[in-house]
Amino acid sequence: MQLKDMSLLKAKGYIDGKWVDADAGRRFAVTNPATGATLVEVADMGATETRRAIDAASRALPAWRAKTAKERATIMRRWFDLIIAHTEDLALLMTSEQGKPLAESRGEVAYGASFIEWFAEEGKRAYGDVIPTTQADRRLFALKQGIGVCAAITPWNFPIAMITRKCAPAFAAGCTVVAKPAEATPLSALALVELAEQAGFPPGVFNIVIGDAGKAPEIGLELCTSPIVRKVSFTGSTEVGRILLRQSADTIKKLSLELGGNAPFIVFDDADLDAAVEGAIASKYRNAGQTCVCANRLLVQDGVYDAFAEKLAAKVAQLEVGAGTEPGVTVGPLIEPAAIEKVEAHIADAVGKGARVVTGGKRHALGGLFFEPTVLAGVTPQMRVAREETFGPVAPLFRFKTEDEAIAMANDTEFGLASYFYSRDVGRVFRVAESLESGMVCVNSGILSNEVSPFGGVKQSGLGREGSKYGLDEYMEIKYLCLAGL
Ligand SMILES: NC(=O)C1=CN([C@@H]2O[C@H](COP(=O)(O)OP(=O)(O)OC[C@H]3O[C@@H](n4cnc5c(N)ncnc54)[C@H](OP(=O)(O)O)[C@@H]3O)[C@@H](O)[C@H]2O)C=CC1
Ligand SMILES: O=C(O)CCCC(=O)O
Repeated sequence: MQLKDMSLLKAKGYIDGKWVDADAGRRFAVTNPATGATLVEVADMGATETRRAIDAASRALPAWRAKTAKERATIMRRWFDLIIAHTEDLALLMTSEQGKPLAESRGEVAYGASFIEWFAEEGKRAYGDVIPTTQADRRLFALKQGIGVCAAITPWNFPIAMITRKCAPAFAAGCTVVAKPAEATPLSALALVELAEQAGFPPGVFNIVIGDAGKAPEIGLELCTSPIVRKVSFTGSTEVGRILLRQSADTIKKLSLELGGNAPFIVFDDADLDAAVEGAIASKYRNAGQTCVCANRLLVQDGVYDAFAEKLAAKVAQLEVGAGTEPGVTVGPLIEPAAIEKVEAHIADAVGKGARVVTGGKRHALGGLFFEPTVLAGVTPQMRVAREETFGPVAPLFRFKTEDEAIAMANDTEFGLASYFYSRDVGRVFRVAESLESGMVCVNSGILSNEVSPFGGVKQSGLGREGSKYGLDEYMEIKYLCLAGL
């Protein structure tokens, strides 16, 4: 891989301001999902290196916390500028290890950087309160203070944005961080750290431990059970989120969990159908269907079901599958063989129970990890796609008759991350938005994420919010200050 700035291609972890190998010298391969080729071998770290990273973060905490919010913001702003200046290299790194089309990678670089810009500014506005007193000789205050050493465990589907969405508010709040990216995508995260070093982050403020999937449990255990770490923020599967929640019980940690979703995408009779088709494509096939907010169940009202299915299938058939570095490609490979197998299993289960493949439905002729963008019709709640997150390019179309039925179907899941619906009836817009059991509702669009709005779920989709003014509070404690005897 040829970057303009080869200093961004790193193969070591970063602890206490130094690039370091694994203690045992072990390495693991980072591969390109489009070709299967090894990009580079990187350090394979575990619990011992994690402990050292936690200690480094702890030592760096007092000085970082003592800086003013503006001083921290100045360093963060330099980091933001460097990321934007290196967009092309970062996008190429991301596409190479993750697979998404270059245009999406460029978009993610900007999206990821936006959290740094936003939280650098929000840090200056971490106001507390002056509380009207209850006794004449007392003055009462609520102060906000950074929580301390934080851990960030991030997934492979957004290799930059998930790191910055967690680390930027932590840094802004005066916290130090140990981050652990996914086995599949450490390179983007390491490049971010290189740029943070160039921006002037002091040693120990931002540490990164990398390890293969076999090491993730021991790294996670160390982070969750360490009495030094005060906060763990995780994005990934609900299954792993549950493990982290349990492991954090003994040290009573603050946790943010962005977990799995099962997003309904509802198309009502009164929708603008062409807009709904566009929104469905954006929501469903972005990142080859591998986002936690991807539409997972498309619920379409009886009167427009056939027309919507036909229009959607026609557009989906035009999507261009291929390596993300190829011009014109809109759908890249899936991340790993297990992802393709899950997609195949979901389709086979649905077809076995009576669903019909409208377009796609099988591995792509390119082979490897490429899968045809798929539309399934005649899908029912008895099929696996109704219950489980497919995390792939499959749009299952369910049919409903009434608004109440749509809401009941949409809420019939243990997840509650994002919901989408299309309607031009303003009364319905409010009724449905208020009835959907999810942390985020998007009306008449398939894309909802940005740095200024609160991202997060209800039910088994997680705890806490990221981005927005609320995202900073996740990394702060409120201290009540009572001044008596005045
Ligand atoms: N909500 C979301 O955004 C995401 C949801 N998912 C869902 O999860 C499914 C599986 O994807 P997968 O990547 O395996 O997600 P995981 O939840 O397994 O991985 C997310 C992160 O957690 C790490 N991890 C895994 N096991 C542990 C553990 N015991 N303790 C601490 N950290 C751990 C992973 O490391 P490593 O990669 O090294 O194993 C990675 O950094 C997907 O098909 C999808 O349904 C996946 C990714 C993101
Ligand atoms: O899929 C995820 O892991 C969350 C990121 C998606 C987004 O921010 O839109």
